[in-house]
Amino acid sequence: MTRGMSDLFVKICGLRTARDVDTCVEAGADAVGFVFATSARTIDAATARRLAERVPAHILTVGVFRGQPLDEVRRLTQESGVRAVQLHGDEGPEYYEALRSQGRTLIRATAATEVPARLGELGEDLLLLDAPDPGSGKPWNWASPEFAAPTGRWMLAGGLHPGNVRRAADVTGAWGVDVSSGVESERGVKSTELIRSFITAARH
Ligand SMILES: O=C(O)c1ccccc1N[C@@H]1O[C@H](COP(=O)(O)O)[C@@H](O)[C@H]1O
Repeated sequence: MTRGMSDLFVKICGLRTARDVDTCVEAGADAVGFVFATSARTIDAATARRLAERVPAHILTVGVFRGQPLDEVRRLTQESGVRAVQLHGDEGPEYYEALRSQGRTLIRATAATEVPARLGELGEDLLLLDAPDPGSGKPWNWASPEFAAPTGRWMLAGGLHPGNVRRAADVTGAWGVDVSSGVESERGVKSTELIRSFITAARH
């Protein structure tokens, strides 16, 4: 599946407040992320549920995990009601298989600098190519001629911001983009203006 310039899939991650969720919805995000991994952006399941309930059905709600036990991922997913699970650990195909029965969209996040990843090889529905230190705002060299982009539904993340997102999508041919630090005024605090600018820049 390919998307044109204007229908680039845009995910805004690390949301913690109703105001930020509403900004993403109004600005036209395709997905919003809630971090359950250890981070400055971590929220609990009850907070994520309250925020997810503000999100219309056409926008994907995503729970973000990193190296957490399967039971914990299942519990937080169920309690929060998020519709997708994003995994940043080194989980194997059995882990994905076990989560599939929950009926969630499965997103595999991997460092773009690792062995080239192929969409679906572990049973995921979407692939996310990120920097080695997810959520840090540090970019990786997506413009390198050595980067072999996967095909299909894959998202680009890592150090994106309103000033580089369009070029990053053009250069890599990504199906979608994902951002956290690049739409914050300080670590863990989202900026309404930057969220709006990012989504506008991604689509034009
Ligand atoms: O945002 C976090 O704190 C986080 C923690 C643990 C795993 C993933 C995390 N976020 C993901 O990182 C990228 C965004 O990175 P950046 O800050 O824009 O450089 C995105 O995939 C988030 O879902």
